[in-house]
Amino acid sequence: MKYNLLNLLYMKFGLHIMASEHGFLTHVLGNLRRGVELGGFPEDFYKVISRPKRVLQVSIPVKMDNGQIEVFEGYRVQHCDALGPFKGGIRFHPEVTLADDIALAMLMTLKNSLAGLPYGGAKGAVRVDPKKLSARELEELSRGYARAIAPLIGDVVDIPAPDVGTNAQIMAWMTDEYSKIKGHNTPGVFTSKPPELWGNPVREYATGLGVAVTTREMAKRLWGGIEGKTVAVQGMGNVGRWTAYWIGKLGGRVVAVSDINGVAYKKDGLDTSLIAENRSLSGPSLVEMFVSKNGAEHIKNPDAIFSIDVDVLIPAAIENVIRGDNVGLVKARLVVEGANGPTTPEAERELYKRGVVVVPDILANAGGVVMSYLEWVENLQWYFWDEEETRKRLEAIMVNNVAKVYNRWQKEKEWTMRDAAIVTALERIYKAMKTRGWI
Ligand SMILES: NC(=O)C1=CN([C@@H]2O[C@H](COP(=O)(O)OP(=O)(O)OC[C@H]3O[C@@H](n4cnc5c(N)ncnc54)[C@H](OP(=O)(O)O)[C@@H]3O)[C@@H](O)[C@H]2O)C=CC1
Ligand SMILES: O=C(O)CCC(=O)C(=O)O
Repeated sequence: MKYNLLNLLYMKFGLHIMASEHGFLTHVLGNLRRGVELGGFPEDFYKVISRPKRVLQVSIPVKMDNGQIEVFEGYRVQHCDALGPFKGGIRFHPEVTLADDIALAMLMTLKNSLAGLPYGGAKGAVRVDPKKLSARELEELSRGYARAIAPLIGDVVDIPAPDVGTNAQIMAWMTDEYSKIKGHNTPGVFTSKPPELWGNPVREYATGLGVAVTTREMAKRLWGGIEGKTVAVQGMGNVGRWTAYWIGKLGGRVVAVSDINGVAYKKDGLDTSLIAENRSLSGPSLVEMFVSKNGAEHIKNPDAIFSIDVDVLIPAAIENVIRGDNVGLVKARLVVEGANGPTTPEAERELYKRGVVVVPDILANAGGVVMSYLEWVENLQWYFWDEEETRKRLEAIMVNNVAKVYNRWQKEKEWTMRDAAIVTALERIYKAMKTRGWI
């Protein structure tokens, strides 16, 4: 083993900061490099955009219910603020690494630029399995993380939100903790808060609604409409379950949904309205619900979701799930990335060779951060739109976003949709950096 700084930090403190050669960060950097080359940007731009501006690593001690102290490892990566304050979610996951967090922050910079938001990109993470904590321990950890990153965030500095393993309640605790430090209420410092604490009810389902609207807009262009088109959704967390719900509302036929324990499959279509009627359920309990209440077949292998014969496959769980080794199973003609980074570059090349279109994460799942932006605008002004008004604004931004990327992609025959999205996003960032005199 080479005794470089990363290895030393790992051996001395157990810090999980390594990037694997085949990992998520390598894939994101590869896509970024390709975008810089296709867009004809100078190498100096790549030098700046391929590194995070600031990385904060924190240790969060929590007194566990058994009386012992456990110290959790966390990060906040601020990748780029050329377009405005840093913005991006916080992930609580047992296997997340600093390298993953950097990759996710880079995707936020691109996503926020593409959506026309006045934000740069950031992402936070804590290495923890939140399902193994009691409610008290989870609150302690959330407040501890907010205290640890407080010196570097703020409502016009860096505005976190939820990602995998976090939710509106956690944002409420963090906002409360930050407000206590400041000595006054600061609603705009975290977004996706509960409606009781300056949140907007649309945010809970915003990412899923955005993925569904993106799917409808793509289906219109490819097949004339979404009506009756069959869809499979991987992951029944925040993004997956609301994607399935809204696909159903918009006229698509969701025939399969999955979680880590398996797939619920029904050829004639699942009754996705049950998702809204059972808001307290998620993950495996939703899959079970479709089996027990909706007569769906239960397939025990969760990866069976990829091989189901559908028009649209929506991976909405985690990164690197469609890879070189399983891409051959995919039968769908359209893949819409609800998750961040679910398709590896190798798998994507293979899909395009077969004529399958992949709608990239930075376009398809932008509904969450677009809604976060609307909530933030409300918070800064202490003014609130109603649910319908907010939803209309969100939908209009998503429809416009899809048209922008699709039209660009149509003009460049050798490009993927991801190339078109990344180059469009980079153009805005490049102009801002150039005008500021950074490059
Ligand atoms: N929340 C948001 O607003 C946004 C999220 N995203 C991205 O969307 C993805 C999902 O995030 P989100 O829904 O918030 O996270 P959640 O934590 O709410 O849900 C993730 C779900 O995926 C499940 N899961 C994990 N691995 C697998 C697998 N191999 N097969 C099937 N299911 C699996 C998890 O199960 P279990 O909990 O049992 O492990 C969990 O139910 C992530 O990539 C995230 O970065 C993107 C934009 C915005
Ligand atoms: O709403 C936000 O600010 C962040 C959403 C997010 O983390 C993401 O889009 O991946």
